[in-house]
Amino acid sequence: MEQRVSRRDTILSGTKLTLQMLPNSKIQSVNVTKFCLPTVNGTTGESPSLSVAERKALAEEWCGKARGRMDQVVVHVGAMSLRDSQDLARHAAQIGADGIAVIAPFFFKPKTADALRKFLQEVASAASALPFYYYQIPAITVPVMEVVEGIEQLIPSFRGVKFSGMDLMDLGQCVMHSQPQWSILYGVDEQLLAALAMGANGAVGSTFNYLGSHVNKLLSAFETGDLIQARALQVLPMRLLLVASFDVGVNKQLMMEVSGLHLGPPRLPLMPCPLERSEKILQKYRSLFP
Ligand SMILES: CC(=O)N[C@@H]([C@@H](O)[C@H](O)[C@H](O)CO)[C@@H](O)CC(=O)C(=O)O
Repeated sequence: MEQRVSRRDTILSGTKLTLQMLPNSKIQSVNVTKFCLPTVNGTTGESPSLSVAERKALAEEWCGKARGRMDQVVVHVGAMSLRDSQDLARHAAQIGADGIAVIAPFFFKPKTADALRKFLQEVASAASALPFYYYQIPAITVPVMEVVEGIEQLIPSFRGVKFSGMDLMDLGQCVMHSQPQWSILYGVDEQLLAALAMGANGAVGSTFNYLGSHVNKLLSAFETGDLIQARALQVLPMRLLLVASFDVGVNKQLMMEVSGLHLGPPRLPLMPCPLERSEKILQKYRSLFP
């Protein structure tokens, strides 16, 4: 079954859209509360941008609004504190989320894969009935292979990885070790096509907040083996990102452009995109995606 989520649905709560293709279906789901997490040195993770109470309220809103309209809502429950993560995981289960995703704490970083696996296990056990996704950003955590090898023995609900590295060899190794019931979701939007060729079966990314429909076309072109079309579709986000790069202020500008809704500025310490820059980016966006 193929389910489309309208742009408006994606934008309403200002969260991130996750595109996920499972083996027999194309699924769009929403990765709740992730978009609210700020960018740290170019990577995104958990921070006090939203309080735990706000994250819960947002997750509730998404789970309620998505019912009957989207196939899945996966709630991101990563936090600096294990207790907060467990609390968010329990809450996600209570409100009927379809899965949880977790990024490793990145201030007191786990020093070894073993420590990280123990952390993930503790979070997963707070919502053991929910599919569990590990959110990997290589810049802030340990090598993905060391984390996922044999992980289903520790976390029976483990169902995949969101992999945000540019290294396709690492991705390939992750795919090699993945189980049939796992999803390997790629997170560098500008080279998604390469990741699909390496065996990724879905994606999570910031640009899907405003390029969701476009990227669905790319996924379809890849699925039907039309590489020429897929390449042509991949080039457009690449062109946009040459001027836009990742920035929550910029993302908000583009989401406002697509939705017509006023989404407000990002929270400190993040800053809004300066006017001149946002004008330039919007112009580029309009010319690439008329
Ligand atoms: C480092 C980073 O921000 N990566 C993004 C990408 O979507 C990225 O913004 C995009 O590929 C543009 O570079 C996502 O993988 C991660 C992300 O947006 C998130 O976790 O919120």
